[in-house]
Amino acid sequence: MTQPFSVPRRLIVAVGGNALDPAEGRGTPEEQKAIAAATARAMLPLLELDNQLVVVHGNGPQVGKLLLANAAAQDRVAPQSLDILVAQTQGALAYILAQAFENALREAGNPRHVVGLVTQVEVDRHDPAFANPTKPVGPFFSEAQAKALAAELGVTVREDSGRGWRYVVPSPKPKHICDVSLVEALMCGRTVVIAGGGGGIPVLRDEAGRRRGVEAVIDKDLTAAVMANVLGIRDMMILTAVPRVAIHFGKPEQLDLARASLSEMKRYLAQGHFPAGSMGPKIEAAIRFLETGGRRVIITSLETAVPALMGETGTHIVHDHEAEGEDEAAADANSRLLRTPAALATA
Ligand SMILES: Nc1ncnc2c1ncn2[C@@H]1O[C@H](COP(=O)(O)OP(=O)(O)O)[C@@H](O)[C@H]1O
Ligand SMILES: NC(=O)OP(=O)(O)O
Repeated sequence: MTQPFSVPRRLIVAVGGNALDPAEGRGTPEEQKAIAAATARAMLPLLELDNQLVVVHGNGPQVGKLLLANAAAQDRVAPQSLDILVAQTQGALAYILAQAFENALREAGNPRHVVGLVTQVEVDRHDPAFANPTKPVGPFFSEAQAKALAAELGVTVREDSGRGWRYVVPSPKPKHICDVSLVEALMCGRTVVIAGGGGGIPVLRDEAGRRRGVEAVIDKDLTAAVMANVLGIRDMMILTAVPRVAIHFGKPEQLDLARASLSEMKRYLAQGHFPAGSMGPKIEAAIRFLETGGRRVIITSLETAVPALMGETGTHIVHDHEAEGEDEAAADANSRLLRTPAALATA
């Protein structure tokens, strides 16, 4: 049987770096602040819930621009390592988002503290990702532009989900979120916590237990999944640029998924429906989250976050036993039917 939708007491929301970067324009301070304000407006109903909320944001476009700026200015200013650039985006985006969230909450007459944490995330030094860069960052280029930049700057470039060419950097899996107990403490005090931004600053531990930064960008959806499991958060939302995950994405036979079981998603992933560097890590994060204690993952766009939480849209990924009781009408949801809470109540 389909369960009625309920607002979770604890929620983790992952927001894509692309959702924080203006599609048009160069990402001026004004543009970034305007998009953060729009993000805050879209998320306000979530922020206003009397719940415990953690927000993990991406940084792909922003950290890639910093890489480009570093390369362009290297004769005049010492280029910084990628771990430091990730830390810079973490601080900058947490500042912009926290301010936008606080302003939106205050305007709504519901002030609430918002804090951004500098979060280090441990990765495995032997992670094969170090030898195979897959994480797209920075602006989109034409193939010719990208290849010229690759030759000039010695970076790796790759086509990204039919949207253009981008830099790619290593993206090792998150193993351990440092100081996660601070997230717990702040969250319990009803502070909205922005943590693990940009997937966290990637660090290794040496034999003596000392941490040191490493050049990579961790996928923030995977970081959110690990963080949620450690914190006992059972509901995760992944907000990106599309209202639903699809199979045969971008092809005439594209089919948007309204509800899918864990097994179905694993099968679709194995069949290659979700590219590495875009939808792939989101589905991997959803699988990891559900297999290690999570209950439900909703993948949708920023604009549809609240209707998706109410079950009206989004792709809802649940355990097989939850999906099993669904009748054919529910399965039919995957062929365009939008299921409203009223429809669910009678399902
Ligand atoms: N199977 C799929 N279903 C939906 N979107 C997909 C799929 N495969 C690739 N995409 C693309 O992946 C994008 C999400 O990845 P990305 O932009 O990297 O995420 P983020 O919002 O975290 O920055 C979507 O906006 C869409 O363009
Ligand atoms: N770090 C990260 O996953 O960023 P995006 O969400 O921008 O890809």
